[in-house]
Amino acid sequence: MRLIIATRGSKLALWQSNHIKSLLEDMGHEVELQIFKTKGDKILDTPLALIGGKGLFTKELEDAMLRGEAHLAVHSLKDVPTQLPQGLMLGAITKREVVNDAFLSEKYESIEDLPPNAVVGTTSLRRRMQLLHYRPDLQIKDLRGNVDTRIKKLKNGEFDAIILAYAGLKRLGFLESVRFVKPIDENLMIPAMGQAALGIECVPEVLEVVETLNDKKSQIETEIEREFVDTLQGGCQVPIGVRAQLLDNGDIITKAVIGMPDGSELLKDKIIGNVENYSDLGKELAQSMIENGAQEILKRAEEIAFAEHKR
Ligand SMILES: NCc1[nH]cc(CCC(=O)O)c1CC(=O)O
Repeated sequence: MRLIIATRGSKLALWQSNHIKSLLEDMGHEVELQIFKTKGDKILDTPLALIGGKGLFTKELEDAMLRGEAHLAVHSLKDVPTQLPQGLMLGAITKREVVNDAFLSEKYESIEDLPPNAVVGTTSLRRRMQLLHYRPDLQIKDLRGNVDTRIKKLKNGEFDAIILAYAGLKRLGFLESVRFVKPIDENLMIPAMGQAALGIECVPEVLEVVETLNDKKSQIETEIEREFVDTLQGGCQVPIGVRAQLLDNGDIITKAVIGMPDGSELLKDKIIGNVENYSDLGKELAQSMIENGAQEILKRAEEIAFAEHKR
């Protein structure tokens, strides 16, 4: 089959699209990339949480597929909103290895080694919240841009440390280029829904081809994570962390966190289920947290983020 992949132009997006391109070529297909700019690529000076709207990194690619200009798009699953436009589907979720966030520094070995008032770069409310909860003495400074830009800023000495997804660093071969790179314990920093997985969105005509790239374990875990976030009505730009882990014995442990971006309040919960019957785990965990005030906390978190930005 002749297939067109709609892709963003960032290094990470191109790596991911080329990775899927070569897997499809190995299966005998002819594959071409088409580059599109998304809103998230154009607005570089505003924290994503404040640009608003879902699908900042996906909409233009989806529009291209709906216009018939492309058959599929390879996304970082965590950037894909929980609800897809009509006519498109997630045909495959790829295997994830290290799901954790990573600590990166040229000077310090770990979060524990950071001195008081050390400057840490991240714009993610989820990362800021969990880091400040653990180390209220740290200073968090905004850091946006592509993965390569963010590493350049760390190397320029603007930050004592930064936080990025381990998976993205590994794909781009950056694990060796920074002096200290360390996965952060998931109990300290719960990742974002879908982190480390690629989500391949496609038109129905190519579903049969795309499906062959699906990893069942990754699909089950991320379905739970996405249902959790969907039930709470949050995108990837809100202070929500969730991680489902399917163990070899079939048990599934799902842990989640929501809270205030300044780390002053954190609500954590978990649910244990089994792969034989996992379809409602995400919803059940969300409902349990809603009973404990989750939505009220998320609403306050959003108000504070906007007020801070206006100042
Ligand atoms: N929001 C940007 C984004 N989307 C996916 C990844 C990393 C790779 C992944 O989680 O699959 C990143 C960068 C980061 O958070 O460090």
